Amino acid sequence: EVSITKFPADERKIIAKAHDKYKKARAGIINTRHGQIHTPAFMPVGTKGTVKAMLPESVQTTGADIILGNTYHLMLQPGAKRVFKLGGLHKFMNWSKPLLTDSGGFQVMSLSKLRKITEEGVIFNSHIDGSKFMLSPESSTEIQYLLGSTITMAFDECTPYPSTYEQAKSSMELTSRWAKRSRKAFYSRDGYGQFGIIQGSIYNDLRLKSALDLIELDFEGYAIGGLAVGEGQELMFKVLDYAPDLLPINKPRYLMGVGKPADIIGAVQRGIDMFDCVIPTRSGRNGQAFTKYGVVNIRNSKYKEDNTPLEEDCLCPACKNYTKAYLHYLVKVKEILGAMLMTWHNLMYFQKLMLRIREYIAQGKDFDFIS
Ligand SMILES: CNc1nc2c(CCNC[C@]34C[C@H]5C[C@H](C[C@H](C5)C3)C4)c3nc(N)[nH]c(=O)c3cc2[nH]1
Ligand SMILES: [Zn+2]
Repeated sequence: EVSITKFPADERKIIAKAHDKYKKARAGIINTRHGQIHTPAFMPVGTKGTVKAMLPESVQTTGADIILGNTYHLMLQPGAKRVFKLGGLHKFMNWSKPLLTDSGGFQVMSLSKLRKITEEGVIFNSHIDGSKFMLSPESSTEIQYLLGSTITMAFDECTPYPSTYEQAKSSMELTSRWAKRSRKAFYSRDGYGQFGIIQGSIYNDLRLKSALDLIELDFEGYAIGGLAVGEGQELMFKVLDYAPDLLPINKPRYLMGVGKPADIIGAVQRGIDMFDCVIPTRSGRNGQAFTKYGVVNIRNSKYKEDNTPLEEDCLCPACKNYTKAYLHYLVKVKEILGAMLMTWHNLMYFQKLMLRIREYIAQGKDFDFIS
């Protein structure tokens, strides 16, 4: 029985020192029923059964091995049972590769106004028509099964930041009880997996307890939750200096909701394998393009007569066939093609970043400067 105590100060120093920049980075392959995932992997986000402004075949050309589906939206509309009857989310959205669905709790907290958290689960009113719903470890796991997710996330509570030690402790303990119920409700099949999500905010002994509770449930992979919730990069890295090491080294580690290129690089250096973030798609639609020269705000008037591509060596349609002047115009006049081309470029940029990170790790090279 491991007695949980706070890491003594000198041990914290040891953990900090032991975190040697590149030792923890790892490149690998996750084999699933719907194909392989090369890690470190970036997972584009598909909110309502589509990666916004992209055809699934276009998402595939960017190099993405896996995308995110969304339990919360799909359970409200068109409903998980209907998607199941129609052949599941893979068929519904014509995406045959791996799909990961979040468990919905994070979204309920950020989207629906009226909600109540009980031991049973979260009771909330649909933000669409106000009708009453309950998300629980059992219902979330069943919904993800009906959607046909390749990777199902345990139903957790994302502890807000900042939280006191007591708040973080009780929230983490609720997540541990919900993880147990999620694991019990999971219908395990070959090539499908369920990931536990550890919480504990910025408190290392709570992170350790959360990890121990979830390791007992023998999930196929583990996510680090409760980060990228406003704590800032420095505090996030401080948690990542030790949290990944609390998880089984031979299982995938997924940092939820992260992030910008620099966040991804720092997290890979600390042992993270999987990422999801709305930034490349959402900011693309808002006119921000990620390039090797930095972020280009294409709406800026300085691009209105710029006859050069976003990046001369990028193979995406936006860079191969169009100029910044044209993208500037399309985004200004809110033409749908503007959102499409900017999104396509950003997804390509993020996948190229992951490809280069994987190559550098495989060659044992440092990859600090990429971003
Ligand atoms: C941004 N920072 C952040 N995100 C987080 C998420 C959601 C991950 N993205 C999935 C998601 C969330 C929304 C937006 C899209 C589609 C769908 C609904 C699924 C991505 C999280 N999800 C869960 N279950 N638990 C967390 O602690 C957590 C922490 C996060 N910190
Ligand atoms: Zn491009």
